[in-house]
Amino acid sequence: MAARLVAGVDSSTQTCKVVVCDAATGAVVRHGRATHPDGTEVHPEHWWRALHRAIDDAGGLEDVAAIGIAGQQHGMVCLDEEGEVVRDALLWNDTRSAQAAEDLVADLGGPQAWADAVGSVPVASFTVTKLRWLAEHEPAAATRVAAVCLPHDYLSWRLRGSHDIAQLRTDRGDASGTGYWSPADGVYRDDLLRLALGRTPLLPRVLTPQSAIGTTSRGALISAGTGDNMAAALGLAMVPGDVTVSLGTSGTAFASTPVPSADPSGAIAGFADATGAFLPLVCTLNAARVMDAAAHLLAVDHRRLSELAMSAPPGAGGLVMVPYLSGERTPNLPNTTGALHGLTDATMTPAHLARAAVEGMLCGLADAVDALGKGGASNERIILIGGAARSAAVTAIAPALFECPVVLPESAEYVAIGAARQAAWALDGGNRPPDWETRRRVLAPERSDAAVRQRYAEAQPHTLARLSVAPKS
Ligand SMILES: Nc1ncnc2c1ncn2[C@@H]1O[C@H](COP(=O)(O)OP(=O)(O)O)[C@@H](O)[C@H]1O
Ligand SMILES: O=C(CO)[C@@H](O)[C@H](O)COP(=O)(O)O
Repeated sequence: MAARLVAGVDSSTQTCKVVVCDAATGAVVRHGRATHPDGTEVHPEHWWRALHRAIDDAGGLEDVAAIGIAGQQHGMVCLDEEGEVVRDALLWNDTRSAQAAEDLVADLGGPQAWADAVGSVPVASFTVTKLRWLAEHEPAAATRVAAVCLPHDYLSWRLRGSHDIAQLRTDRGDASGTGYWSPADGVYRDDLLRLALGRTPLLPRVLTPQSAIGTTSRGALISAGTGDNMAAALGLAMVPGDVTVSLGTSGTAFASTPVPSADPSGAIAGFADATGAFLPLVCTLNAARVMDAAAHLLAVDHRRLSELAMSAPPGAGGLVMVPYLSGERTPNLPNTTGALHGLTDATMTPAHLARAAVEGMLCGLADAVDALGKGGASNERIILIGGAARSAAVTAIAPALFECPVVLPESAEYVAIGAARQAAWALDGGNRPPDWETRRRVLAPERSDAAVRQRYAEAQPHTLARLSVAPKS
């Protein structure tokens, strides 16, 4: 008998990826991908078209029994009464709502009040701050908003063939990134929406992890879907003691915990996961694209960038890159810029610069892992995934910087695999997701790069603001 197949989608910032897996074992039988447009505001129609191109690239879905969609978190998708998109979606990495975030935090009575309410202190990434920005800067558009949903909610809804906004559905994981849904209590906080938008639009109904939202026109079950980080956690079958570090467009460090977190410092976002548990997460805006920018600057490909980085000594002879190319989210410095410190006759070379780029990116993530640890998440090992984890230099340097064993799962799209595993779970209807095996390689630290992190810590506070927010004369 032919294996039963399920599909998983990762509609992430730069790319849409589709995997088709054996529902029983999780083995990937085929896959496809399509790119998204650049920029921090995107019309959701682009994601819908990319989804179809990626499905075609993966050989279609005719033989698939169920599909799950995971998507970049937080993106504000506004729909009118007819289900039409009101304006381009503002993405998680769009920082224009930084002031709105500060105002919202003050309006509710400070960071502790937000941590108590929704487990997170909102920064510009959170949907709630984007709604406040919309109400203040585009009041005509804000008035047209009848429903607000997230990228994965929108794609699942369209895949089901819906036009009715009352049919929008989401899951706990993605809902927890809005800033108006409480992971601890499992309810929307209408009061916070009113604080942002002045009223409560229609919101997707939040489904339990193994639910289905309906079927495609060809009868494949559509599972609840989730945010991309929650799907990665599901794809990797994380256990207590695991911290995953994902080096995609965003850099994220997250753990799986049985209890919700509520960090008033704002470093840890207290998300829910896609299994009914919780996913404390620290996110940076600067990960794989730092590698892209360094390669571009040096006019080399990723392979050569990696060779260059490996040819320079640990610490790059004192050259430090603070990699805030997109501003930064953790620490919360939306208007900052990056910096290079420690230039000398000896360090101003392509090799030193390549090494400083890899180390700077990883130091930001090592700080993120430390922040998770302060919040109570023990890290016995780091699981490294995402596009930049394909770099040999990144995987070679990571164990010494994280000072702990680094697990490299075999190269695969774990967000899409997690979404496929969720689809298999919805198909089964059991209490637990199906057991899928992942092959892994473990790299033990052979030295400690504590001195590299120390020098990064000295350099990190010394950055300039963006010119567009130049000081008033
Ligand atoms: N060998 C490599 N070394 C460093 N970066 C890489 C490598 N291969 C891909 N990347 C980068 O990884 C990023 C894509 O990673 P991915 O995890 O798919 O991101 P996202 O899910 O945010 O779209 C791109 O910026 C890409 O250029
Ligand atoms: O904002 C967050 C997490 O809070 C990001 O992790 C986004 O979910 C985008 O993910 P990638 O496209 O980088 O995978």
